[in-house]
Order: sequence, then C-alpha cells, then structure tokens
Amino acid sequence: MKIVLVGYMGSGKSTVAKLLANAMKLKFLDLDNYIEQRLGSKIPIIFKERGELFFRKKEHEYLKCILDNENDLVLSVGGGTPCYAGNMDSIIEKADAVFYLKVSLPVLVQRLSKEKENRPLIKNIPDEDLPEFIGKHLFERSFYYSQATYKVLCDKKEPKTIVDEIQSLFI
Ligand SMILES: Nc1ncnc2c1ncn2[C@@H]1O[C@H](COP(=O)(O)OP(=O)(O)O)[C@@H](O)[C@H]1O
Ligand SMILES: O=C(O)C1=C[C@@H](OP(=O)(O)O)[C@@H](O)[C@H](O)C1
Ligand SMILES: [Mg+2]
Repeated sequence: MKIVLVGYMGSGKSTVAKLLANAMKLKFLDLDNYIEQRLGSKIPIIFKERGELFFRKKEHEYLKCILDNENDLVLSVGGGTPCYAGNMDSIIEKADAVFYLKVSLPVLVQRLSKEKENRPLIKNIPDEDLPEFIGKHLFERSFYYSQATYKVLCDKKEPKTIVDEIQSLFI
C-alpha cells in the first residue's frame, strides 16, 4: 500500500500524512524531511546555497527512490513536487491512491503568512503581496494537483477529521 498526499504549501500534507500513517499502521515519510536527512541540510539552506534547480533535481531523484523502494507507507511530498520533471506521472503510476488536500486561498494565505520562514519560495514576499502570489501560483499548480485520484476539501476541518475521511475510503 502506497498513499501519497499532494497539495499547495500549507495545505496540511505533512501534518495529515503523519496522522494517517499512524491511524493506518503504515510508515510515514515526508519527502522534504527525507531530502534534508539525505543532504544533511535544511530546505531553506539548500535553496540558499545550491539553488532551486539543485533542490528540484534531488526532489525528483529521492521521490523516485521512495516510490521504487518503499512499501506500506503514507508519503507527503512538497507543494512543488507534482509540478516538476514528470513527478506527478510517476506518483500516479506507482501509488495506490493519491489525495489532493484542497485548501482555499484565504485559508492558505492565513496559514502561510505565519509560516513563511521555512518556505524559501514565499519567505521574501511581503504579507500584502501574498494573496496575489499564492493565488496565481495555486492556479498554475492546480493543473497537477487535480490529477490526483481523490480531492479532499480541507477548509474548516481538523487534521483528525481529514484523516478519518481518507481512512474511511479504505474500509
Ligand atoms: N486541517 C488543518 N487545520 C488547521 N491547521 C492545519 C491543518 N492542517 C495543517 N495545519 C497547520 O498548517 C500549517 C502547515 O501544515 P503542514 O502540514 O506543514 O502543511 P504542508 O506540509 O502541506 O506544507 C501547520 O502549522 C499545521 O499545523
Ligand atoms: O511548494 C514548493 O515548491 C515547496 C514546498 C515545500 O514543502 P511544503 O509544501 O510541505 O511546504 C518545500 O518542498 C519547498 O519549500 C518547496
Ligand atoms: Mg510539508
């Protein structure tokens, strides 16, 4: 069993994947954590010192490694992962179920304005410009996210409720 969660930054992928894995007695892997462990460096440092292109190459390489070698897991990927290097095609081909955690623009803006520091793509965007940036970015990326097998509407739902909703599909 391989379950993959996709969605925009701040949609709750890492949070929900961990809880879902626990609830389903599966292994939890977060692609960003995996990259950080393999490279011995945090995401913002990798972006700063090696650049986004290097990050995307490693993201692609380690995604493939996980999808090819790991089983019985819930994997949360980064918000950009499905949008580069044919990654969404690989996810769809190799996962048993792919969930798009869909969160509305106002909720994403609210969450991300408080958590910009560890997210290099939005770190330097002034708060007043965040809604426009995220709105456009989300629109571009939705093409990829919407290829997921299931879409879960996540506004106004606690992580536990989202986990229950996803888990109920497997019972
Ligand atoms: N369903 C939810 N309701 C409210 N806050 C949430 C929910 N899911 C996640 N969060 C919060 O939103 C922030 C981003 O969550 P995170 O799991 O890091 O998202 P992602 O991995 O998609 O970027 C965290 O502060 C997390 O606690
Ligand atoms: O959207 C993106 O391109 C990114 C999202 C981040 O993961 P989260 O979606 O977990 O924040 C992380 O992979 C990196 O900062 C790039
Ligand atoms: Mg995450």
